Amino acid sequence: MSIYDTLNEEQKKGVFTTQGPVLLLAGAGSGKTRVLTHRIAYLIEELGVSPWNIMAITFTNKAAGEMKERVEHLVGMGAESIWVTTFHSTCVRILHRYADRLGYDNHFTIYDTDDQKSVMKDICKRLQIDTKLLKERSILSAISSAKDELISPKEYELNAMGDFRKQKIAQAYNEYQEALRKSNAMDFDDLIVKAVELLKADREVLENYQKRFKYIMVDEYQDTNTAQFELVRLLADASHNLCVVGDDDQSIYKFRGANIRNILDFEKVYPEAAVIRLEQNYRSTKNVLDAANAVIRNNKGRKSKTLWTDKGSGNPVHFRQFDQAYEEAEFIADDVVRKKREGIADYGDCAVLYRTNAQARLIEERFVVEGIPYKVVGGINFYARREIKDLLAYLKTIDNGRDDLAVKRIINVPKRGIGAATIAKVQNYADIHEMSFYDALCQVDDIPGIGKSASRLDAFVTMIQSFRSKVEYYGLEGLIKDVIETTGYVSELEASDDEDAEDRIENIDELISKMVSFETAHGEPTLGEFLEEVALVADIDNVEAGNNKVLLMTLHSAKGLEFPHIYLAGMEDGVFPSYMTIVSDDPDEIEEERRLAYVGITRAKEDLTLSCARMRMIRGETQINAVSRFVGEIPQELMDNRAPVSRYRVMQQNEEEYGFAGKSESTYRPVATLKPRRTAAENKPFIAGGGLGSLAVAGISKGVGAVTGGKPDYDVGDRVKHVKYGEGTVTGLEPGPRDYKVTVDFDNAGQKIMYAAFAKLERI
Ligand SMILES: Nc1ncnc2c1ncn2[C@@H]1O[C@H](COP(=O)(O)OP(=O)(O)OP(=O)(O)O)[C@@H](O)[C@H]1O
Ligand SMILES: [Mg+2]
Repeated sequence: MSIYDTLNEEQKKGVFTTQGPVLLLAGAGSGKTRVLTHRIAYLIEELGVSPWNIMAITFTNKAAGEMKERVEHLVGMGAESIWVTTFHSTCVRILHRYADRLGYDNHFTIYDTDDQKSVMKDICKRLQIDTKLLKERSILSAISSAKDELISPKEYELNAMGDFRKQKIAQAYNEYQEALRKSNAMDFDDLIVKAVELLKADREVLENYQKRFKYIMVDEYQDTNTAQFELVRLLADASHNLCVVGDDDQSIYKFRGANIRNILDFEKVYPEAAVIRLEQNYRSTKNVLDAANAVIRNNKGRKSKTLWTDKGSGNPVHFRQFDQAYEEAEFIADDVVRKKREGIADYGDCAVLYRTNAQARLIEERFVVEGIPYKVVGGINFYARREIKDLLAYLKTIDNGRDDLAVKRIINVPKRGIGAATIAKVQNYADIHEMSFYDALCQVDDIPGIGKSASRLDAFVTMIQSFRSKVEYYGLEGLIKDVIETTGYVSELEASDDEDAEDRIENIDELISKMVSFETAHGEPTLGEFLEEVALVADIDNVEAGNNKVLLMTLHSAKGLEFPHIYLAGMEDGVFPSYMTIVSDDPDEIEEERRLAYVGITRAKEDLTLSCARMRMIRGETQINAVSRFVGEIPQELMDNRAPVSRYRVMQQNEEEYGFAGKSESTYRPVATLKPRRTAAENKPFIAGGGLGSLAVAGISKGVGAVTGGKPDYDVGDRVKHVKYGEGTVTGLEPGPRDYKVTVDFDNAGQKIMYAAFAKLERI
């Protein structure tokens, strides 16, 4: 029996149609990724294609790793030379060889979000942009969207005619690209844009890669953007052997520029394309699959398709509603422990998915209490930590003195008496002479007014040069240890009263370990190679393979993965779908959230548990939320649907007393957002991690108790303004047991009922 016998007829078609364009469109768990791995095996084993001529691109490093593993499992030797990567790694590899043809140094730096923000801050100052009106973040996000669409600063400027805001952004965009180029740096979006630019501008490079990549495959094609499609199209232009697989129902990256038209228009770009559809789901039990089908059916803008399975019904979909978010977390932890005890599941079989990273904390804390091994995917990325960024800045400076940000980050860290005024003088000199900051440092004697600082700057340069001269012979491990030793970075931490010092030192140890293992795995790698790898580590890569831990991650990170037991936490309107989506009233946005729900549900193989809480504290505010509409879309008969569980009656009392009950159930939006007022004495329970249990409840009751509630200075019919919801009209005002209860019809946020003291409404 060959490996291909395990495929169904349509899957076989996907595997055996190797020549010309192929579009494989199919629902979750139907074996799309499996078709790709078998297709690679088939090309190598049956058609004798060299692994070297095959490229497979997917969305995350984790998915790429899994795909590579699956292929290696199928074909064994030779698989390592297949190019299985993400779009970004692909482009880095290309640019690493040829960036000089675009006027960059091949040793360019990759800027992360923090780096981008500091560059943009400078630019806004220089261009006198009022960042209260036009935030750095908004400018950066506009630039990012432009890059997704391959719109250059010049084109952006042309499109901005007559629009003041856009004109400002155009100016900033232009300056930003200049600044990056001067620092020999690219941001994440640039990687794709510059690779496309290179392939378009340089025939030799294009033909080189076209000859190399005779077979190109793209997984999760629904989430590619215009720039990414252009890249693949260019590479496949000679062979046309391009196979893309995706599911329009799982398109969840519109906010990052994913262009669903790429799927819909594939047949227009390639009229000769073979189109294949798969309908059998091999992943999930029937109950899970039916639940997913029932939810996604509510989206209007989709090609209708229904997946089926020949698996049994399996367990019903579990659903639990709790009063408090911490009770939900307790339940999930208890349930995992129960499954482990009863031999139903191991830790590694379980994953908890949620809408936003912040939701992880409560669950995490509960897992710690119960001693459950877990791993949060995402959260604060290791490489975003201060001490790690500092040391990486040293390494970047040593590798490429042209990265101004890196040099400035560490020129006075640890402190060596180089102040802001001195730095400004050096920068000024560098600007005038159009050189990098580091090059200016090297000419310190020519910088006017530098005075006594000259010797300090000199010492810095000498130190960096000395590191540089030694890199080659003592390798990465020797280098990082020397940097720590010579700069005194760790000894400064040890001596400091920074309460995180110990953690930071541990992190530094972790960095050393990473460098050592990188060195072992790559055999005498260059410093540049290490930095490149680091810049590309997506959050999900922090997952160590093969360890038996419950994974906690956002729904977005879970795409393409599967687990026997899935917990979807925070199934509340206002959390998921997100509050912003609900108030936007844009059906497209709700549909995108629904696709995310579909992605979440379809990750489960055997068992799916949905949970939610009536009250949840989000950014210090207690929200009262109704059950997510997506839960409501799952037919009752698929669910076990037990009555909401509560061990804390106090909340129900509060509900009766303050009249929340019923309201949250009937309207699908948070009916009240309470900002508890705190006195200094009451502050503690809000911040402390220990008294988790009592957090929100105590907050509300104490908060309310503290309110003496005089009559507000507005009345029914008045126009008012709320910090978060904007403007609206007061439609109700009645005295409650302790405070006035005010109802406001907000212009953009719908109706809200709030306590006057919490609402802090301003009459306008
Ligand atoms: N013909 C088959 N026989 C047995 N198992 C299969 C078959 N096809 C797929 N599977 C299994 O079904 C599961 C889902 O497959 P796969 O991950 O390839 O689906 P997918 O379409 O890529 O899903 P997603 O849309 O979530 O990315 C995997 O465990 C895979 O091994
Ligand atoms: Mg897949």
